[in-house]
Amino acid sequence: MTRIGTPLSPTATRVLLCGCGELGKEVVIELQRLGVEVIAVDRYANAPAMQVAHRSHVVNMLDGVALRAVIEAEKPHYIVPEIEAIATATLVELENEGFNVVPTARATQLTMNREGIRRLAAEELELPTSPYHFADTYEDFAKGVADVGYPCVVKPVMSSSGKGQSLLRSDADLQKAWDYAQEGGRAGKGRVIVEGFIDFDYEITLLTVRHVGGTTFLEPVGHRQEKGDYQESWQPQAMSEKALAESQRVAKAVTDALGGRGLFGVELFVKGDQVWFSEVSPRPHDTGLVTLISQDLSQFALHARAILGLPIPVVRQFGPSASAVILPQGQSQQTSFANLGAALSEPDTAIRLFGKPEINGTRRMGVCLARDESVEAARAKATRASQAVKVEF
Ligand SMILES: Nc1ncnc2c1ncn2[C@@H]1O[C@H](COP(=O)(O)OP(=O)(O)OP(=O)(O)O)[C@@H](O)[C@H]1O
Ligand SMILES: NCC(=O)N[C@@H]1O[C@H](COP(=O)([O-])[O-])[C@@H](O)[C@H]1O
Ligand SMILES: [Mg+2]
Repeated sequence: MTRIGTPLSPTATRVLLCGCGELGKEVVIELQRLGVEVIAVDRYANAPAMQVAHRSHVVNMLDGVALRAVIEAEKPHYIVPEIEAIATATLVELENEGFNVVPTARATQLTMNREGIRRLAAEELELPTSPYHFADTYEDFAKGVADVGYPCVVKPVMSSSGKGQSLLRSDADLQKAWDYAQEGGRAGKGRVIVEGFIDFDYEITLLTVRHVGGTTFLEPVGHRQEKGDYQESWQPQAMSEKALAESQRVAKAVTDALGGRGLFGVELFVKGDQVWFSEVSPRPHDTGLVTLISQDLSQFALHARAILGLPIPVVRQFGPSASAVILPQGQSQQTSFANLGAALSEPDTAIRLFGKPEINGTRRMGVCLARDESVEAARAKATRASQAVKVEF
């Protein structure tokens, strides 16, 4: 459909977003710019994307009955998942009934669960991955660790942003890692994956857009993670020609297998010319926040274009860029961000404050962005900006 109607009228082009965090907020802003009517759904009120949508609903998105009810009532032209933890079986049913799920219901189902995407990539597509073992019980988990060997990483099969994830170095870490994986998942207790630790030189997100005119790869985004959660990202990551070609091959294979239209974040580990597939988001990626300052069309604008069937003839790079998260720890329902003048005092900097209504522990509340002559300078500038922000609870 390349026609867009008038929002809030019978001709409206309606998009329903499942998940309303910082990534969804930027997608909604891009859809709003194109005159799309946006309905935002998440598990709590006043979520970031709800604050910029036409209207919103608070629904437990893991409850298929509740999710179906809101989708049937809103009759969106496109259903756009923004997080993994959704009743994806319901999305499959809805797609079969004629709804359009972005990029496809199967893609959301396979990537919601680490087992689905890992088996697709490693066993069907035969792409290089870390060695792995899935386990449901402590005994089987311990056996999996013995098979994979130390160091290894354990993660709940349903989790993101490092929740429930640990690095194990010896038998002494087994019990604690198992307990944390059982508590830390986004969708409760259950199965875990044990992965052999890949001693990579660097890791990237290869943002890949499937659109009406084909597949476009963006410049590789390098990033640094702590406890499985992203701290800073930069673009472009310098890579050997071979490693870049292999990354694009892997990304093409995975995104073609998932199908549909939209932007994907393909996570890869790189050592020399060697590349391992880690996982993929069939949606914008947190490390891709850097594209808000590095490109004329950000990953969010590209997602909107791809979804709506609009062309993407070129993506213009503005030069070395970086993002650094604002990741405070505290407890508040009225967080403030001070010293912003200092944070934005240098040229070519920007900030996003997500407007999350609550913090209870550690939560990503914003991000600082910077451009400079080199990636190193951009990273240092983004980090200076983020450290200048004073968070008050
Ligand atoms: N097998 C591994 N070997 C080496 N490092 C790993 C491995 N698995 C995970 N990591 C590290 O932990 C980070 C987070 O892992 P992963 O992406 O699987 O978690 P996640 O919870 O899905 O996070 P997100 O939702 O942010 O993508 C990776 O980016 C990488 O830095
Ligand atoms: N790595 C995945 C990721 O970054 N997802 C982003 O974080 C939000 C949840 O944040 P919250 O945990 O603060 O509610 C999600 O809605 C999405 O925007
Ligand atoms: Mg990841």
